[in-house]
Amino acid sequence: MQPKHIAELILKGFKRHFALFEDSTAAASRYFNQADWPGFLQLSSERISFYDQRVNETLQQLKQQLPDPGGSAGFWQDVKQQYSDFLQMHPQAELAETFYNSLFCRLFERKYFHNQNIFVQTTLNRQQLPAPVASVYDSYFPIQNSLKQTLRQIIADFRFGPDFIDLERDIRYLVRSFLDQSSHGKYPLHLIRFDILKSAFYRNKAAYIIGRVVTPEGQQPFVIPVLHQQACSTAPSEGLYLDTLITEPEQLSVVFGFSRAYFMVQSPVPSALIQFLRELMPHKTLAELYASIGLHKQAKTEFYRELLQHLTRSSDHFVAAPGIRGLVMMVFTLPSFPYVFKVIRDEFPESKPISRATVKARYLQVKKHDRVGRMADTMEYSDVALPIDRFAPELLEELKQSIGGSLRIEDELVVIKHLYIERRMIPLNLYLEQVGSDEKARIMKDYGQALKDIIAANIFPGDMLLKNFGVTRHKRVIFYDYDEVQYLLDVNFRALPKAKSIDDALYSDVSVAPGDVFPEQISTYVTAQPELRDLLLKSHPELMDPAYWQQMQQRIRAGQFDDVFPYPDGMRFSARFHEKSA
Ligand SMILES: Nc1ncnc2c1ncn2[C@@H]1O[C@H](COP(=O)(O)OP(=O)(O)OP(=O)(O)O)[C@@H](O)[C@H]1O
Repeated sequence: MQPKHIAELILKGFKRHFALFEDSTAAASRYFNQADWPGFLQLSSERISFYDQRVNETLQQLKQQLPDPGGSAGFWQDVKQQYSDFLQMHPQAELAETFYNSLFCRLFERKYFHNQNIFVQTTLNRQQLPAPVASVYDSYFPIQNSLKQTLRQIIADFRFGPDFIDLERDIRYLVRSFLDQSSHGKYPLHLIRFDILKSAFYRNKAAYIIGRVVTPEGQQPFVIPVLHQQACSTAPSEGLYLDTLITEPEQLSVVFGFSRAYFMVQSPVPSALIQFLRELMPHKTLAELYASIGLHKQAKTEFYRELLQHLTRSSDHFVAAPGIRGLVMMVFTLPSFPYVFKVIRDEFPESKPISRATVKARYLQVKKHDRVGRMADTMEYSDVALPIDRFAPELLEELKQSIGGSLRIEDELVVIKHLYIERRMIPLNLYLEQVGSDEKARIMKDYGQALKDIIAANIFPGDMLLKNFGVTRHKRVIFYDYDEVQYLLDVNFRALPKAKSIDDALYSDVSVAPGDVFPEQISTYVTAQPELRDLLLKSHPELMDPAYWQQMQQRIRAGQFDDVFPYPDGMRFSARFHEKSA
């Protein structure tokens, strides 16, 4: 087999992967139109495994064609050269490079993972061959018609299946919001342009129209969530409605946050779509943006490049992550870089009767699940090499003790066999020590809301201690410790047996099965501090009530999915304009 044929075979594997990825993404609009939420969640979860399935398939084909993949010296360098030639004018070139890397890394040992063989650094010259950005969006010019007519046209061009309940009302709200909240709204029509991405972004029960408004002042996001109203006793009409208008980049960042499920969006030229998004949210990294649209393997590639680059520009040391040490995970961080590195410990104490495989399965379960803005995404890496001189000596010693089985030292490198990388947050227990009483009350309320959001998505966090939650830059509470998660439906929520007398209480023999949970004791699972317990129970008393948890289970069994809005309720048109729009 010639290098050219191998390069073709790999590219064919990638082509099949991307075609299937795009097919499933295209199906998202059908599920949205039919309001088939269980179907949508299933699709979105399945899509996450597509990549590994295609890499494995291609690997099998390759092994059949090339029984001795090692070949002669230089063989794989020729394959790589040929492959990069094919990518010169390829619309998904960066993804195809990553696919090549995945394949190569499954065939060979880590010592061969360098630029001569794989794309540690991209060979694409993004400056020389700019992505064909114009292909991903349409431009609209209000000077040609009115502002209202332009907005009508933007919505009409998406050809959503179901009718709108009252599109004229929603367009009025849109115009008013634009004029009120955007400084770009003050410009005369002939100085305004809207650029709108061609495909809607689907996630959970919403479709997002994503674009920007351009005026002499620059550009600003112009994003409209479209929702379904299903008929019920309080809302007799059924159909679509526009829920709000988002124009603030910070607000859009929250919509694209790392604790939410991946968007389903058609992106024939991902680099162009990402470039567009990056201009709207300059603080987000390429890795974060690729992950947000479900290209999580590309996110891993970009992240690794960002890490390597960061290491060359900084000089601080990896240290243990601040906070209480985990019993299952050893967690460390680089203070100048906003991520944590989590490695499964060699041994767990008796209080954690789980296996390494269970821990991995639970982390994967969360990755594939709807994370509802409350569970951090993780990137899983194998054989990560980090420079030994960047480790604080105390940390290195602790790592040797706690994760020695996953760690080896090769020359000047610490190589970690398996690790998770996650955004760094301030552990909630530490955060609470630093803030005043008003913020304490607010954050404990948000913690309770985080529990409710997670529960509504059919996840029982298991370990609800404050140290297992973090506070983001946007001051939101997010869960990050998944080794005890279960589906909510697998838990048996029980009321504590009532003691008739003191004797009864002392001698009663309450039998507790492994899946039993007693919500009346919930605050004791959270914290030992009475002040914090009181704050939680004041804002969320129902968390103590077994009937509440059972009711949540019934809702899930009945296929009812709550809306999770990635923006404050007060921003919704229904709240702002005092008319009922939802
Ligand atoms: N994303 C993060 N940002 C900041 N700190 C983190 C993050 N993830 C973990 N930590 C820190 O590391 C500690 C241990 O992490 P984690 O809770 O995931 O480990 P664990 O072994 O599963 O814990 P447990 O003993 O509760 O099971 C946390 O208490 C926190 O201090």
